[in-house]
Amino acid sequence: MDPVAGTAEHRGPLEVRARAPGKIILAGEHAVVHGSAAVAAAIDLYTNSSLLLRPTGPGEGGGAGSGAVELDLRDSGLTFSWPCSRLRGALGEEISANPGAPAPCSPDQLAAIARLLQDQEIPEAKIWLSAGLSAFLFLYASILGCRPGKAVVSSDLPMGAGLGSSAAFCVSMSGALLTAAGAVSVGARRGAEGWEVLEKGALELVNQWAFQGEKIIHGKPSGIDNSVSTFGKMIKFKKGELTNLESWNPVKMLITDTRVGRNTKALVAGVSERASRHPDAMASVFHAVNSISEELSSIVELAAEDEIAITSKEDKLAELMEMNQGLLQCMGVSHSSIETVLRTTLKYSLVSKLTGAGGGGCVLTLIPTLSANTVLEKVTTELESHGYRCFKVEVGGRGLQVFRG
Ligand SMILES: Nc1ncnc2c1ncn2[C@@H]1O[C@H](COP(=O)(O)OP(=O)(O)OP(=O)(O)O)[C@@H](O)[C@H]1O
Ligand SMILES: C[C@@](O)(CCO)CC(=O)[O-]
Ligand SMILES: [Mg+2]
Repeated sequence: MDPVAGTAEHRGPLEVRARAPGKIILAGEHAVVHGSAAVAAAIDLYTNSSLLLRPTGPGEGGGAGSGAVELDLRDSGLTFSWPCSRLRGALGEEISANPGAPAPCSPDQLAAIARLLQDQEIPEAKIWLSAGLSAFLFLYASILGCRPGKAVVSSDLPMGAGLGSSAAFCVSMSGALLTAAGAVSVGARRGAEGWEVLEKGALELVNQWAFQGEKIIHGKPSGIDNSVSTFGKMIKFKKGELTNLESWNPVKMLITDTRVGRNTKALVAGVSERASRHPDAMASVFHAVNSISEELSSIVELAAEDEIAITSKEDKLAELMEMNQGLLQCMGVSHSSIETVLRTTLKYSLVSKLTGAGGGGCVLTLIPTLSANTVLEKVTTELESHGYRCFKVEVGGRGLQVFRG
């Protein structure tokens, strides 16, 4: 593996932090994998990745052959460490650092990474972390090569619950690694608390690497989750093309986490299998979802200026969400816990749909602008009495930001 230009000779330790948001999908999940449009928005729950690189200059004792690559997953309470010599032995032939040229993880590289995971004791109950660990090792070796460093990850997002935890992990890690590698430069904007936004080309590079990481975790991602996590705001996404949506009125959503664990890779594969069993029927379903996403994205952009216009706009959004949920049921990705949330919110005349891959995980409920606070309180109390967890989020905020210490 080659040392990375731009960071090879830094004298003191280099610390970089990056944070990337989770997301909600308002319409179009699963169908987007099959070419339909979908609408997604960033939310104000973040995954933070920090990266500390030890000096590598002559006499600093941290050369590329010594030390270790460490990963501390704060939320899981697990730490992992790979001696650089071991990484070099396992991956040396397979991966060379080339931060400017995102490339997919090949089957041979994945097999080499799987051997490196066998060195680690991952508790059986947390075996699902292996996919995230594989993505980490691939991104680290591909961007920085085998040089010592320590990454620490913590997140506000429930993992594997439909809010894009895998994408936020890949985007924040790629952002931190590429910034540390000197492969991206920041734009002029420095926000509150020293967070900086990368310039557009840099964000595109991060997004492409994050997509490679998502492929390891998801199998066949559409790219919507990493794109909205990288660029933020509200977007329409179709066949890899992203369009920013200007949402004129705030969209208020309640999120309910059913706490039913599921795995996006398996759900996406399940929909594809159904599509190969019933190609015509499923093509019609995907086509209908495309129309829903297109209509929803144009409604979001309408400026509603009085109460009647706001109510009419929100009624249309609610109806489209309801129709989308019906089609997600057709795809086989709903779940009894999701149906319970739908029934519960309907008692309060509120409309909901699953968000993300479904099969459990999170449900979105549209909160009309003019609805009374007491309704929100009552529905939340009833949902929580089922053991679900509710939270309100800000929709359409910032994407990736970095902080250089
Ligand atoms: N903070 C994290 N640390 C380590 N691994 C993570 C982290 N966040 C996500 N992952 C990896 O991503 C996997 C969850 O991804 P998955 O795509 O199944 O769910 P999601 O991204 O939360 O939901 P969706 O894709 O429906 O939005 C975890 O099993 C883990 O491997
Ligand atoms: C289910 C899916 O459509 C969204 C997951 O958040 C998968 C994808 O688009 O990659
Ligand atoms: Mg995911």
